[in-house]
Amino acid sequence: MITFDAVTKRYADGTVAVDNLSLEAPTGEITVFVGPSGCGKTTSLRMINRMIDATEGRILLDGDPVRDIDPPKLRRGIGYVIQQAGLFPHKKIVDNVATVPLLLGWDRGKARSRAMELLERVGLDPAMGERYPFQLSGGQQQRVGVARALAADPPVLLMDEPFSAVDPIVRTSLQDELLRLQAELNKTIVFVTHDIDEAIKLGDRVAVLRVGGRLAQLADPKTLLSEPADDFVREFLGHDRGIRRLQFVGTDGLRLRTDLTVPAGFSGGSPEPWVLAVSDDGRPLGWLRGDGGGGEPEPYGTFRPGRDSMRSALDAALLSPSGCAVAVGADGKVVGVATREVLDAALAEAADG
Ligand SMILES: Nc1ncnc2c1ncn2[C@@H]1O[C@H](COP(=O)(O)OP(=O)(O)OP(=O)(O)O)[C@@H](O)[C@H]1O
Repeated sequence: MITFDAVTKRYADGTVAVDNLSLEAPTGEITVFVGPSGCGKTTSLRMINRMIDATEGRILLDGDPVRDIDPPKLRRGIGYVIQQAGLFPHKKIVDNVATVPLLLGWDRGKARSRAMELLERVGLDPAMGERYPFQLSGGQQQRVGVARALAADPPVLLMDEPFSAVDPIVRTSLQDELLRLQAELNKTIVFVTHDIDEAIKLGDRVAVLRVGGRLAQLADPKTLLSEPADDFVREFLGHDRGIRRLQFVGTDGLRLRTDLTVPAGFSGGSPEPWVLAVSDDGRPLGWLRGDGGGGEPEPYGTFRPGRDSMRSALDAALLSPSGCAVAVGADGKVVGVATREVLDAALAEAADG
């Protein structure tokens, strides 16, 4: 666990970058520092591994003040990932990843095989180990940055805007990869971002900082979205806070109708305004008018009940003219339909809760 105990950082010119910050980043969890530019996120992060020393207060690592730990020793137990990866340009990828193990005195063979294993773990072809950083895309370089930080298996990872410099699609896959890795590795991660969506996706706990380095709120993402502490947090969360909150509302309790499906050749005769055409093997084909009018099946959206959130279910409903969301199983086959009425009732309940 990392503890900030009344930590203040005042730079030489008098700038107060962090002001009386107290919080805990629990072991095995991802704690995200988020806030507008200049609110002291990077300063806070760098005080953990003593790249910057606090002016007042204490930072404790599992109860020990970091101030009492020799910086090189401290940093051996702390992986550090920065924006644009910060790889050594003249070193091959494998040697970049093996940097810390080699510093720790591992023999070269062991350090290299650990590096290869890690490249695979972060989703890269180990053959890339023989390339130089400039021969990799930005997203691949970021993966190498994560592999390098994990090389000596440190219990703590500090990540400073690690995915900010890549395009949104690569960024999403890097975030997914981090969550997958974290499920296996259970590191204590402190992650800095200015992107509230990234904070909500990745954080077990999210610390929202305001300029001047003051903690505005520390909460799990769901609480943050439903109970922002003040106007600053509310504004920072943005206008679609209500919609985003739905990603924490489950769909397992949704009542599904199973009487709205029809075979592919359906030609009318249902009292329902819309029915769902389903293939012989149970897959959705599209919505048809119940009276048989209209022609080709209309678009549909699907969700997996129990696994996907209400946000996905609502998205699925909005994609189709029927206003209903098609529930499918892991095999893609239709298990039922969540009608607009059912979704409305669930939304009303979510709004109350
Ligand atoms: N070496 C320094 N000397 C003086 N002031 C500094 C120094 N480093 C940072 N600051 C100031 O401290 C404040 C916090 O900076 P910091 O980099 O921690 O913020 P940040 O939240 O990480 O910002 P960003 O999202 O823009 O990277 C800012 O006002 C910054 O200008």
